Amino acid sequence: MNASLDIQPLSSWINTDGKPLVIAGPCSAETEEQVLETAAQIKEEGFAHVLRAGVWKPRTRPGSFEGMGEAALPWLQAAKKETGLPLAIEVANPQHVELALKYGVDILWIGARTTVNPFNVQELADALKGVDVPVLVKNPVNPDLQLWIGALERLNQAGVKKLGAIHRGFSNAQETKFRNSPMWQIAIELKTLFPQLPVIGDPSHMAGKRAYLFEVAQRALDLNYEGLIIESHRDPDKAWSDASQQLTPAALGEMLHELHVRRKEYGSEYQTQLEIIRSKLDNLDRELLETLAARMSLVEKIAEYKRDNNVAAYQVDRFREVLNTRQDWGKSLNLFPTLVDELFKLVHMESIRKQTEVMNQVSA
Ligand SMILES: C=C(O[C@@H]1C=C(C(=O)O)C=C[C@H]1O)C(=O)O
Repeated sequence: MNASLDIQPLSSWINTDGKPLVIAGPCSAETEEQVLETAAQIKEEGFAHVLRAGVWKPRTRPGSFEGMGEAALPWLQAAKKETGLPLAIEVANPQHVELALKYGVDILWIGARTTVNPFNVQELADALKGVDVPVLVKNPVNPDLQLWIGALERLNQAGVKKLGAIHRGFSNAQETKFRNSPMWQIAIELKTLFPQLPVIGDPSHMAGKRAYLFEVAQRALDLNYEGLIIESHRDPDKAWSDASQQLTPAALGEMLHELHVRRKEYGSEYQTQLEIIRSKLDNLDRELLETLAARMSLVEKIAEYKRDNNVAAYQVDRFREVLNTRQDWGKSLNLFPTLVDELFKLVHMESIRKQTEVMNQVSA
């Protein structure tokens, strides 16, 4: 894909002293007192670079707390004044942008439910023309990398260069351990396409539960994300929204302390060791591909037989046997079952594609 983004590095718009950016604060601004007290506790813990709070809350169903709206903005302004922390809030339409800027909000983010809609994103991009404010774009609710990139491009084309992405995970059709499936591969692809784009992990919305925050946050750091945005409330169980995923500032401070921040690059002392292992990996990968190619040649032979005898390409019993035996072999080799399962489903798809191609060849 041909794409590029003209981006200013994160360090050009916020100083984190070389540490991952931490954006923390309540899911929602509820009352002036709650905002000020939470902000003061976050400041005291000393881990945060930016204070967040939801002002307009997009809720799946009507009837739940939808945010205090403009009334909350002076509270945030006061919290900024007291703590010195810059502010970040979500905006979903041009009016939100106007109000956020009016009340001195420093960083805007676009929510997952807005990123899905190119009309909304374009309206926001138009409203941000000529405005020098950093904007973070959450992934769309559905696992569509192109939509995520499209939103970043719309903002970038409107002149927003202080741009970043927030990985908050993707909606699940079925119940899973996580509130939103991380689908790390999508964020990895984004980072691979745009290495200069800061990606910030949102463990709160991926985990959905306090108990899983740490593992998600650590994974984000293992993948070299530039920062974390995490919800924190002075009294999480009484929060008006997202009670089960928020932490007190003290608990969040403890959690962040436990996380391992990985180095971006390895030092020259490891260079030779890594090169030796990487060249072994290169050889093994080549062998893997040679093995796959040999397998495909056999599949072609079977396809010719099936064509000549008018037999269907897909053979359910054999495929089940393939999946089961490979799963057993994988287990004895200590391979992750999902890897083996997905690998052989993929190989099988290609096998069927190749066979139908051979079987439907019009003979000359
Ligand atoms: C190769 C065959 O055709 C299909 C492909 C399979 C495979 O690639 O392992 C298994 C079962 C069939 O659905 C076969 O029938 O053995």
